[in-house]
Amino acid sequence: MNFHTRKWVKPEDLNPNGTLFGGSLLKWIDEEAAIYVITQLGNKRVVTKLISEINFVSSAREGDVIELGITATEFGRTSITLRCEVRNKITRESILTINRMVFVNLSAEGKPTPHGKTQITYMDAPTRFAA
Ligand SMILES: CC(=O)SCCNC(=O)CCNC(=O)[C@H](O)C(C)(C)COP(=O)(O)OP(=O)(O)OC[C@H]1O[C@@H](n2cnc3c(N)ncnc32)[C@H](O)[C@@H]1OP(=O)(O)O
Repeated sequence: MNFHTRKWVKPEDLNPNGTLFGGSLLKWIDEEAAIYVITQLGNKRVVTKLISEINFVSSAREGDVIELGITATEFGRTSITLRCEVRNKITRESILTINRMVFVNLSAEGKPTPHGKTQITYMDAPTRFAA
């Protein structure tokens, strides 16, 4: 799994107990996962269909640097399934895991449409996007 995106936990990201608010973290993950899917499928019209059990393993605190890791685990006909882990960049302590995030590839009309991909594309070459 590649950990590309890093976030610096700031005061506005905290819950009233002074630790990273789960909702802020989930927003970052959903966006990061959507961007991952957009680049894998070469289509900007993708939606989150399902997020499986979310395991908040440990807390992050103000000033922590965290990193988000995402990898594709399954390519369906119109869907793609990802696995996600968030960890502390410095200590490598796990902060969150999600076993399954399912995204669906949509047509210009907003209907599920085959994406034709069967394996992870490594981003050496520029992605060709659907019109
Ligand atoms: C990034 C964002 O913020 S997106 C915003 C939040 N997300 C949304 O608004 C999406 C709202 N949901 C929808 O519009 C619809 O449910 C759609 C278009 C995603 C899917 O509609 P459906 O009628 O379920 O489509 P359909 O039955 O053809 O299934 C499409 C794919 O999703 C998969 N799927 C459907 N339901 C589920 C489910 N509960 N769990 C896992 N996969 C599912 C199907 O297996 C299929 O994948 P495949 O073609 O690879 O086999």
